Amino acid sequence: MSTPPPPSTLASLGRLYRYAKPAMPRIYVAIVASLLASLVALAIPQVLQWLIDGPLTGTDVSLVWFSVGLVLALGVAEAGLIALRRWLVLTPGTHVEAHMRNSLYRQLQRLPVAFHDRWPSGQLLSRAIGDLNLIRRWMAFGFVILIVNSLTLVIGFVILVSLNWILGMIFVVASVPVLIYGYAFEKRYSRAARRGQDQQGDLATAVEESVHGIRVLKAFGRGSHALKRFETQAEELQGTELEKARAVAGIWLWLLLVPDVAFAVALVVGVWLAQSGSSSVGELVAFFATGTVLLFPIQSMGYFLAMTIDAKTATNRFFEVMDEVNTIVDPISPKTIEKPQGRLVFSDAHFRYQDSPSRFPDLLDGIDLVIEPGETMALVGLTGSGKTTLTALPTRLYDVTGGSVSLDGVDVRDLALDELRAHIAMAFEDATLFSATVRENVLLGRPDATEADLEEALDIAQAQFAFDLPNGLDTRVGEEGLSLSGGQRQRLALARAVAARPSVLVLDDPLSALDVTTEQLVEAALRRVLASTTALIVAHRPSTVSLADRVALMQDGRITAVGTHSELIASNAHYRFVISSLDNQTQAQPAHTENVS
Ligand SMILES: Nc1ncnc2c1ncn2[C@@H]1O[C@H](COP(=O)(O)OP(=O)(O)OP(=O)(O)O)[C@@H](O)[C@H]1O
Repeated sequence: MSTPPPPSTLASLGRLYRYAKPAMPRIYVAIVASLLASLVALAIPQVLQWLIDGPLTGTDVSLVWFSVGLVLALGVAEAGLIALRRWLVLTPGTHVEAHMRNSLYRQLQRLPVAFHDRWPSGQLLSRAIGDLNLIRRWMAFGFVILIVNSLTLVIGFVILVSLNWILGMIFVVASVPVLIYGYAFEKRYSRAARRGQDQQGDLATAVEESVHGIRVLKAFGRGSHALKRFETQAEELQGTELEKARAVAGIWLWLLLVPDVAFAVALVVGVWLAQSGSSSVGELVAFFATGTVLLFPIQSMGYFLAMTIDAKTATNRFFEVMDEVNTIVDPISPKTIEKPQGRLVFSDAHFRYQDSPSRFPDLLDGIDLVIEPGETMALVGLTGSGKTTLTALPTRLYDVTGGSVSLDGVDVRDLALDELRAHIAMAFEDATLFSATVRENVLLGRPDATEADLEEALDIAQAQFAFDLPNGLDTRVGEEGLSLSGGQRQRLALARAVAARPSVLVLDDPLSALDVTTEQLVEAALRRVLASTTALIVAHRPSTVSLADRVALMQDGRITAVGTHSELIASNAHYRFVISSLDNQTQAQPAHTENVS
């Protein structure tokens, strides 16, 4: 499949209008103010011409004073209009930036896990921070000046030609090579700008990864290796930035050189015209004074073009995320479960990851499994057999690619996502806590729960340690707060799932960091308090398996056996093999477990 050509600069930046709309009135007024300032600046040479060819040749001094006063008034008006433009553009860019950033964040929350599997976090971070910053600066400054400069140049060129068409044409002809160079510059700079912004994203990913993995890097003494890799990436970015700077320097050179050459040629021709009597001195002064007014718009064009291309690239990168189609959405006419029982059924469920090569069979290749209300089902299989993937299907973190998963007889795709995720709660092995208090973390799925519900959930998860933290349940934990042990984090994550009061609890090995005694306490409490809750638990330890009502064995993408632990031990050789390998793992990992505190 051929990739479509990248959108033009105008088409890309035009897409910002949706976000910039509320700010546009201020920006339009800023453009008008700025344009008036340019017109005022262009009017000053006209006054000078009138002064030189008129009052200065006569005897009426009052007219000379009048024109001096007029030039002064025009200068003050120009300064006032520029100040007005600056004031007008001060805030709209920040509003647009905030609006876009909120929309991006909302979109990131909406997009399915499959999207986040593909996108490195640094690329998203650089879009949310760096790219939006570029867009804000362009909206507030680059956009206004680019338009005003372009209009000033057109008006200025018309004035130059009308003042003296021969001299004017020298400038018009001189602008042709600049336009050609400008076209080539746009192509060259666009490529480098895109590469640079992508490299910034890669660099952000590298920083994020190494900060997250700082313990591993230190423990293995790989800090210097990570630094070398980082330096290589940083050098690549530096190379791209230098390429951009060289491109800007190239166009800048042309924009400085060509007007100067045009000035020199026009000066020679102008003097000749004045000598031959076909041009007045006032006309020549007005011509060159107008040319001088146009110097800033010409020479700054390279800078504003570069800024515009940076903003275009940033806009494209922003919309790459915003244009992602969310495949996991609410159905058009959602069904509802009136009386949740918690009967979870997988019917010939298939699943394969998007990037899975087509020569491989589906990872989940026809899962048939029924978990009855109130039942605790353990899921067992060799590592990499797809247990975690299976647990992601009921809550639609991923959608089945064939077959179905249903809850109380309703296909999970027919339920509104909010309702579905209120019925089914999850806890993962990798317990994520947010930078918030213990209370906020535990009540994430049910903010309106009572204090008694909260305490009960902490009790079930054997997370009583939370009461002894410096500020009790109001202690901030997570990245910006108190560091907790792996086992403590897992127990808070489990409490979070329990506090949600779901009808189905899906636990992806959330007790792996606990010692067997604590695990037994947790499971006993779960059984006692949540007797009516269906549970699907990925088991990596024989102790977890023995506590389940029944066990499902995963093999080659299917459930090949379901029964009690003792039934399967007696009848299934693969099950015995898996359990013995779990046994070996458990014995090899006691140091990772944590005792109840
Ligand atoms: N996001 C993903 N994208 C692509 N492939 C994935 C993704 N997550 C897992 N896989 C692959 O799917 C297979 C099953 O992974 P999964 O985590 O479901 O296995 P598991 O049985 O839970 O393993 P373990 O017991 O080691 O936790 C693995 O081969 C893994 O590489």
